[in-house]
Amino acid sequence: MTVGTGEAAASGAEGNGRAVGDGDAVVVDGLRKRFGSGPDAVTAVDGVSLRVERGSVVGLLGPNGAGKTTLIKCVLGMVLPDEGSVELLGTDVASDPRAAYGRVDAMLEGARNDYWRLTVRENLRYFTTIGGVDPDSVADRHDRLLRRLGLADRADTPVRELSRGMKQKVSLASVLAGGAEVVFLDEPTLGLDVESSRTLQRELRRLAEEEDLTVVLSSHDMDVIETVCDRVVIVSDGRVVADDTVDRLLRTDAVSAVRVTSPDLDADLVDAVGDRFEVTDVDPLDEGARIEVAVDGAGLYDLFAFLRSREVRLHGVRTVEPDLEDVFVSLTGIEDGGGGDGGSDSAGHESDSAGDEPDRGPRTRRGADR
Ligand SMILES: Nc1ncnc2c1ncn2[C@@H]1O[C@H](COP(=O)(O)OP(=O)(O)OP(=O)(O)O)[C@@H](O)[C@H]1O
Repeated sequence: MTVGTGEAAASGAEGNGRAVGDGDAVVVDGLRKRFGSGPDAVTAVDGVSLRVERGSVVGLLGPNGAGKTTLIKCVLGMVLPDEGSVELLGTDVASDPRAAYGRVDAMLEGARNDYWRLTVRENLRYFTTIGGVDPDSVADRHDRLLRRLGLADRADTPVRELSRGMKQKVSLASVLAGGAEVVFLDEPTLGLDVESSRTLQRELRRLAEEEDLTVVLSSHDMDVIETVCDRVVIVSDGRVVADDTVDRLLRTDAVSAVRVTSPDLDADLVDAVGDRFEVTDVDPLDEGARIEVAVDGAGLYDLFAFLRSREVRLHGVRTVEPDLEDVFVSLTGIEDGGGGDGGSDSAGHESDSAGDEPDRGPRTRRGADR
């Protein structure tokens, strides 16, 4: 098992408006990374500071190109930042990378974590060993992981014979196998079916709550983020535009909506409503329509006064609570959760099958690549 106490991180400092104690597993301060130079230069990470408490699950959310991957790679030392500092479990990565990364592991998007010729269990043992831990000493942990991730009956199957979703689960199990205290997971549920995704989310929550695992995960899947994360950091154009608990983010999104169903809502009336209020959705029915109108508290009275003045009969009225997607859109101005086409899903994983060399996180890295 990976062990270590880790010194208190930057005690006494303030970050993102909350008090900082010695419970921070990740402290990023003023991180900046620019690619290229001159007019074509891209500032991928533009002065990011954030803190991740030990034992918490933090989601990194942002549209395509927002800088999430570059940020994670800077934190992991795979990309050299131009400015800023990173502490992992109280150790500055620049001054003592070996100690800082010793208790950290990662699964990056598209990275091959596994030796496909080895069995599932052999992979877990292998990655535990290269993490400096005797695999026999954590055999129970491996059994538990295999059971909880639904891999127990495939434990002795070579990874190459597994389905894509199963391989993804093996990759995750490999990351979690050695007992790292902090893990970075880039799109961990991509390519998983609903049941496997839920299993994984449950396991991540359990590991955080019962074993104090710190998880930083990036995902375009708002449901995953909303379900599994304690905090959400939203990144846009290389900057942090929100950093708060899921609950508070949902509460602070000022705009909520009301959904009104009426047989009297014909096209003219819907236009008339739209002239005065922000109609966000129109669903024509056989008779009338169902419309969604973005209103705050006071606007609600105005809306109903208007509908009453037009003698609109109300067959249904429902308030629509904002979800994380709404918060995301209002902060970044980008629809569709920023997922785009989901470009690099774990199909990339599959196409790597020709080789058998894994591409791993900090533990197997041979230094920064840029
Ligand atoms: N090696 C590189 N050279 C030049 N530009 C890069 C490099 N890596 C990333 N960028 C640019 O930096 C910006 C941030 O990219 P990054 O991959 O970090 O975003 P992301 O939020 O992870 O996006 P996605 O959600 O699509 O994975 C983009 O404009 C990207 O084109």
